Amino acid sequence: MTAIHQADATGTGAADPAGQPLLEVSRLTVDYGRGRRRFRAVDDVSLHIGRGETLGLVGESGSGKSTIGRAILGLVKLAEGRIQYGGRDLGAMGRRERRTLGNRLQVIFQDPYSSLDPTKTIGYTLAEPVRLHERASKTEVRRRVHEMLARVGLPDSAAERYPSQFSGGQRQRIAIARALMCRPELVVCDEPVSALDLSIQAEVMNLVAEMQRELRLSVLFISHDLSVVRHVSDRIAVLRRGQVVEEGDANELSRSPKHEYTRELLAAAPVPDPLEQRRRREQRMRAALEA
Ligand SMILES: Nc1ncnc2c1ncn2[C@@H]1O[C@H](COP(=O)(O)OP(=O)(O)OP(=O)(O)O)[C@@H](O)[C@H]1O
Repeated sequence: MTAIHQADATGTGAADPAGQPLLEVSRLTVDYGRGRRRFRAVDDVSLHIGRGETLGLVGESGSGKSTIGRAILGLVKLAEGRIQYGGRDLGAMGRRERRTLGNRLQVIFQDPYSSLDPTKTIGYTLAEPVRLHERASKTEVRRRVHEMLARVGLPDSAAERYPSQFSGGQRQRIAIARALMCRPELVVCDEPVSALDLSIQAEVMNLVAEMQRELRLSVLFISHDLSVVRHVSDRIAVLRRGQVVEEGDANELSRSPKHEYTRELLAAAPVPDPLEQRRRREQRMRAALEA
């Protein structure tokens, strides 16, 4: 594996030299629907992420985790509150400034099957963000594609192949590689391992943690599974019905949770993902047929 360029993040702690977190979400409120059908998905949520810091956002399905991620990416309208990135209000940014921000802010989704274009080679998919956002020569783009493939543990030959030729875990490695191609500062990971087999989850988690450390990335790590989140996070915020019920240092919160809901999340046995459930079902059926 080769070394890769550092993101432009320059701070050395949770806040930049001016004492400001990289991302600051203040009193965020998001509604879906209108009038009597209005539904408050996120209710008065405040969070911050420092440079090089990972914030875990955990809560059960429907608690509003993805909506917060989408709000940070500028994909949903805020009913109230504001989101500041590097001290700049996202809502006040013009289109051009937002587009530039696009390089610095990346997302990795749950489903590596649908997040990669099946008609494009992996080389094309990885090169695309660099071609769109930077003026790099063909040779430079190719060099960076191969450097990144090596970094996520894939061979050079992967560049000529298509998504269907890879396993779920490999595809998530490719999605991570693509997100990192433009050397972002902040990566929103929205349930990045939930669609993967349990045995592969740890591998991908380790890769995310390694990238985070090496590139000094800031990460918002979204998951319904507290046992997953606690391993990669510096701090954790627990979300319930659109509100943060507890927030704090990851170790401390896992060791002595203050809120009853956090205790419930900790006590809940990790629910196997659907693929794993299907595999186990098939195994049981095969065993029954063979008996
Ligand atoms: N586009 C939408 N229109 C209407 N309601 C929505 C929309 N997107 C999400 N919701 C609702 O908002 C609430 C929060 O959804 P969100 O996806 O943010 O939760 P989540 O914690 O990420 O859950 P999951 O882990 O299941 O994705 C849910 O009740 C959901 O049904």
